Amino acid sequence: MTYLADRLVKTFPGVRALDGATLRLQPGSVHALLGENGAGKSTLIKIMTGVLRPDGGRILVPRDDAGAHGKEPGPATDLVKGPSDTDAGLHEVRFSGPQDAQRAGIGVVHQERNLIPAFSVAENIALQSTPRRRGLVDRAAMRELARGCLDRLGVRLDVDRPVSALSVAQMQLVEIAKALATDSRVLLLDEPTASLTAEETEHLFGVVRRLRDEGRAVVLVSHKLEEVFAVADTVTVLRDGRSVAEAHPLADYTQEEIVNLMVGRAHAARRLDKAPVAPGTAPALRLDGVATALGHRDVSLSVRPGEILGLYGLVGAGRSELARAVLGLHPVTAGTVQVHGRPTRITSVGQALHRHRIGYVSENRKEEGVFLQQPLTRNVAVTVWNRLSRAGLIRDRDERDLLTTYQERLGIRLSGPAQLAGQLSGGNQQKISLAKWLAADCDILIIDEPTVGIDVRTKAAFHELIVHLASDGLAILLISSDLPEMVTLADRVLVMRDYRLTGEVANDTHDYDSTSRAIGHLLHAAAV
Ligand SMILES: Nc1ncnc2c1ncn2[C@@H]1O[C@H](COP(=O)(O)OP(=O)(O)OP(=O)(O)O)[C@@H](O)[C@H]1O
Repeated sequence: MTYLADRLVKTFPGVRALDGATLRLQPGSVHALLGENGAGKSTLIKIMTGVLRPDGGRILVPRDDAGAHGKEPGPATDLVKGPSDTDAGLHEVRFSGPQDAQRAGIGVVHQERNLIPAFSVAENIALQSTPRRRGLVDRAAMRELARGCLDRLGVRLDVDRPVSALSVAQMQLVEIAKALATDSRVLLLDEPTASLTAEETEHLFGVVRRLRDEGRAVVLVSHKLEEVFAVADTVTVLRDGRSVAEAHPLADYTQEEIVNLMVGRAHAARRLDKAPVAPGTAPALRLDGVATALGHRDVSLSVRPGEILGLYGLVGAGRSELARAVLGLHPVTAGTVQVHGRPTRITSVGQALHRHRIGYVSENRKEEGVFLQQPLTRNVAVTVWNRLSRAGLIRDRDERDLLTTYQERLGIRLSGPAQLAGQLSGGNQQKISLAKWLAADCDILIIDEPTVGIDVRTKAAFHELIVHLASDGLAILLISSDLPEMVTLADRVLVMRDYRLTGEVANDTHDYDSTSRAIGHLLHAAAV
């Protein structure tokens, strides 16, 4: 019961996103779809789920599944012949929209949730398959259907709760249950663990294994290779829109070999050397006994020029909210914030940058970080307009030079400087947002979850950049849920739980085992 995306081609203006990519899925397996930012993963998924139509290539589904849906593409003689013997019994389909793909048994869980927040869990799960009686919604049957789907996943959840009251991890499980309600044989999970904690990730993978054992094909798109190796059976690697490994057993590869396949050449991780902060250096940013309307209590910390201070905690611990309170986006109700020794009350991100030289790379880049309808040049230059403008005018060439600098440093995949930011792949949009702040003339940089959705090679380049910036004298407050990232970069790590700091871990040796153990201890100790 193979599903096959066969030699797909898709071109956007100036970019060949897919150039003959093939994805072959077998039932009862977890399949990793890997590749650098811009390699074509999302485009492939969009074609398989009927959102985009390919310019070339074919989608083949098992004959049973093909009968009820999708448009038959041509005379019967075209249909059955597959590229190999094992594809006999497959049927080519052309999806004219997502519903066709759904009817062909292909379901997807996107990074951007597709749930209706005001609807209950049951209403969301049954959205595409609402049971009706005499034309009216049969609410009892709808609840039953939802409970059945959640049970099959081993998930306990009140089906009458509104989705808006759920955690991110629970919403994800509801989306998977929704895909089960339409009996998806193939389930595509696009970076499902990006905002999950380690425990939630483990639980999700338990669900994924269950789906596999039921005979479904689960596709996992992820940049977190440790996780991929923990759960996937087979792998397809895309590079520049082509498959360079095709439905291969993952066990045949090491992580390093997979990275080399993605990158196209040997990729060696470099050791990062950062200058230590001179003793006696005065803090650039200092908080004393800060409380906020959101619930922070007695938060004191300081970051010195040349230092990277890590702020670690589980999702929901209050780390991003603290950063936003410092920047005036939430009210500070007690305590003091000092910038270079002067008590300060910042009222906006703009004021933070222009008056206090504090840059803020938001976690929420889609909404806050990138102007999707603006060209890339404008996006990167937005923080430095004051510097670039001569008599109120900004020269295109200056903007272009700036973009070129960061395009090279971060390996941003773009078709030209005039391209709109909204046309980049997710990871490349992320890089644009980072570039904008790296270009800004800041003394203090607050960076929130910088590398979510960013591929391995860029992550390493980005880490190098952060270390350079700190070595050049920037004070950096780094918020990250990525523990290896924290251990690699931070000089010290503060642990936050329930809007309070629970302790500090020195990270002088950057030794993963000892630092992560100490951090885990603080997280746990605070829970008691
Ligand atoms: N609507 C669009 N218009 C123009 N170009 C596009 C569009 N969508 C994608 N592209 C381009 O196609 C290429 C592949 O993008 P795609 O989103 O499939 O990559 P990806 O592998 O999913 O990357 P990421 O890991 O960053 O999510 C990129 O170069 C991207 O800029």
